[in-house]
Amino acid sequence: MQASLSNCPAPAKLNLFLHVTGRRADGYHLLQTVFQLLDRSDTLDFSVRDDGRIRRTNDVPGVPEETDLVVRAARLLQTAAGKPHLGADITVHKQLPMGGGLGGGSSDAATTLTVLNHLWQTGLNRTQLMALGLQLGADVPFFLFGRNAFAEGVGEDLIALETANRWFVVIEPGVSVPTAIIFSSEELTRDTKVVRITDFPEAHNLLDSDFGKNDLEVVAAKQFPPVAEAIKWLKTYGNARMTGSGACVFCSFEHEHQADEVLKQVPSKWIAWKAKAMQEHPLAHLISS
Ligand SMILES: C[C@](O)(CO)[C@H](O)COP(=O)(O)OP(=O)(O)OC[C@H]1O[C@@H](n2ccc(N)nc2=O)[C@H](O)[C@@H]1O
Ligand SMILES: Nc1ncnc2c1ncn2[C@@H]1O[C@H](COP(=O)(O)OP(=O)(O)OP(=O)(O)O)[C@@H](O)[C@H]1O
Repeated sequence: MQASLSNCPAPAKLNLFLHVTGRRADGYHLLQTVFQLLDRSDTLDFSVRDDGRIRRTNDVPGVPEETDLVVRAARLLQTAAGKPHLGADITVHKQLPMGGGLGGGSSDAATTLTVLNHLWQTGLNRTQLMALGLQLGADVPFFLFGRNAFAEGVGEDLIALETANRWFVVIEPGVSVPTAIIFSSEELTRDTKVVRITDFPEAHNLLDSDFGKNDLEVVAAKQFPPVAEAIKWLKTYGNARMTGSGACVFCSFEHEHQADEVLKQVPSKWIAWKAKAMQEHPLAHLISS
């Protein structure tokens, strides 16, 4: 058995649009969204243990070990796969901001399920891992799906989409937005008209069109003024939007040098970076269909 795997990527996602179309009886919201993978990632190291213990070996500020989605993902897999004697030491190198709408924690969890499923030789397939992932968070199934996608339900009904190979400028406005606070706002509209995949421009043209919006944006921008400020600033360069429940905002460009030009202008109070669209999750090959 292979005992360890290092530098495993957990990429960020963007929501190119995000419509809230209803609410389920359990309070979770029905969404329609297009998920886009980015080539900017957290990275994780895994080392198999034979005593059944699951440990995070480093400190992650603001995330106690027992609540880390990485540790919870490993425990869930250990139980679901019936491998109580197998454990892991996991190191999490965070690069993605927390509460950023980039799905960092969800992506870390998906990478953990993928890599430990491989190292422990549990033999669960993609569908089984996605069902486990959904227990950890609404964004986790997408990262296990492995391709850019149109998503419905709470994010678990996925249809693969080929998106444009764009460059993105992403601004971190310096606040952490708790997802639950935005979804529970009285001001959130929950009745955006349901669309069919054939109703919106072909995915590679989506970013050049006015189609879609992020219904969570107006709520997050009102409650977190730095989000509103970053959107306003980035809108001078193109069709800027917020991703997920915020806080990060993004704008797309056809050429890398255009992204570089915008980055040079970003006020120093914000962290900003560029990333390229990815079509496939870098670990997709580790999971069998
Ligand atoms: C905003 C998105 O990032 C868009 O991709 C996701 O919908 C959020 O996914 P996530 O961070 O994995 O969220 P979860 O950890 O599952 O949910 C956090 C909280 O947000 C609310 N929530 C989340 C997803 C959803 N479809 N409806 C909700 O109402 C619930 O109160 C939930 O307790
Ligand atoms: N490994 C992890 N990395 C980041 N956050 C984690 C992790 N494990 C648990 N969390 C908790 O989850 C919260 C949300 O983190 P995350 O970075 O996933 O937010 P997000 O990017 O807004 O996600 P989303 O787009 O899915 O709403 C954090 O504030 C933290 O308390």
